[in-house]
Amino acid sequence: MSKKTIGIVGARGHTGAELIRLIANHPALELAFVSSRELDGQRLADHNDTYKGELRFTNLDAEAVAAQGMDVVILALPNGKAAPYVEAIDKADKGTVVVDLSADYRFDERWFYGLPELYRERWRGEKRISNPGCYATAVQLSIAPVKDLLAAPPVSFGVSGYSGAGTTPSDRNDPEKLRDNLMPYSLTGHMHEREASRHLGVPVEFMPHVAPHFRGLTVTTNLYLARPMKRDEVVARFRGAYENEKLVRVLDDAPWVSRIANKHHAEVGAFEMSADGRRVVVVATLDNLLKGAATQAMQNVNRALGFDEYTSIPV
Ligand SMILES: NC(=O)C1=CN([C@@H]2O[C@H](COP(=O)(O)OP(=O)(O)OC[C@H]3O[C@@H](n4cnc5c(N)ncnc54)[C@H](OP(=O)(O)O)[C@@H]3O)[C@@H](O)[C@H]2O)C=CC1
Ligand SMILES: CC(=O)N[C@@H](CCC(=O)OP(=O)(O)O)C(=O)O
Repeated sequence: MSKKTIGIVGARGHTGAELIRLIANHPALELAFVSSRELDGQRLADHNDTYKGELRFTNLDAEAVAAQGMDVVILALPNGKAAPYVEAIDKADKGTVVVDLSADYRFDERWFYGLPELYRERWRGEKRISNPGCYATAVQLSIAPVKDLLAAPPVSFGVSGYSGAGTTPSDRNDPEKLRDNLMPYSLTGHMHEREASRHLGVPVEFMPHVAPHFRGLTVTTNLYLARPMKRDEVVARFRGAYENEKLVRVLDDAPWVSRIANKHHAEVGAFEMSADGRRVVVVATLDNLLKGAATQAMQNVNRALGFDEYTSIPV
């Protein structure tokens, strides 16, 4: 069987590097281009420990990307940069599947929002797939199994490693400013608050922070319940929802972020109840670069091409 071709725009970045590792281990995908302005001309194998071939980074503009006629293009660019690439690929009309890792199309009705564990049944063969945000993935996985039981908007407290802030220098990825620190930001109206609220259909309140570790995030969510519940009943909801999911593990204890770095799945646990049974606290962890980005994109690519959803993903 001939391999499907795939190219990455924004391949120098944190999520690009993880995608390259996943694609390098994929039996049916050929990595055909990796685009970066800064690394133009350099050998990919010198920058990525998994990739073994001779491919070099190239600096492709939107028209050049579209002209490649790829089976799949992954956009791993900062927010606000995807549109010219999408327009050029639309115009070229070569049947290319586009998976966008940024937030640019997560509110666009024409795009499929690719959080497979919650929404895979909604996919109608769309070739435009927006990949969910990292926190938004953890928040939705923490709420979805009980969203019909809520008495009030869930409140989520998030703490991410600083790789979540990408490579463009800012306070949020400056190890000096983060040392011995926890940095709150966007405490109301964060993009992922709107994103999770929109796709879950429940208003969510979200308060993000960034911490000195590199990768992995924790989201702790407070849920008020419309009727008193027993812990076993709540846990059964989560176990039932995720029992067939290879990339979501339900734990009895609260998951630790130190255990999720470099892992492809998400963990959901704690389920600590208030004495009156009307409040439960759920804790979720995932690696923001994997289940929060590259692994989820790989699930979406596999599904769009008709492969097993978990091909090349260590489960
Ligand atoms: N980091 C994370 O945990 C997560 C990130 N995301 C999203 O994924 C996307 C990529 O994130 P991440 O990998 O962290 O980002 P990085 O900052 O690490 O990488 C961004 C990439 O885009 C390229 N780039 C930057 N500006 C431009 C531009 N104007 N035109 C063309 N290329 C450009 C950069 O390479 P060069 O400058 O060499 O061209 C680089 O390859 C973002 O939209 C982010 O929001 C989603 C979930 C989690
Ligand atoms: C620590 C940090 O800064 N994290 C990023 C989230 C990364 C992510 O998932 O981003 P997108 O929604 O932009 O794809 C942020 O809060 O904007």
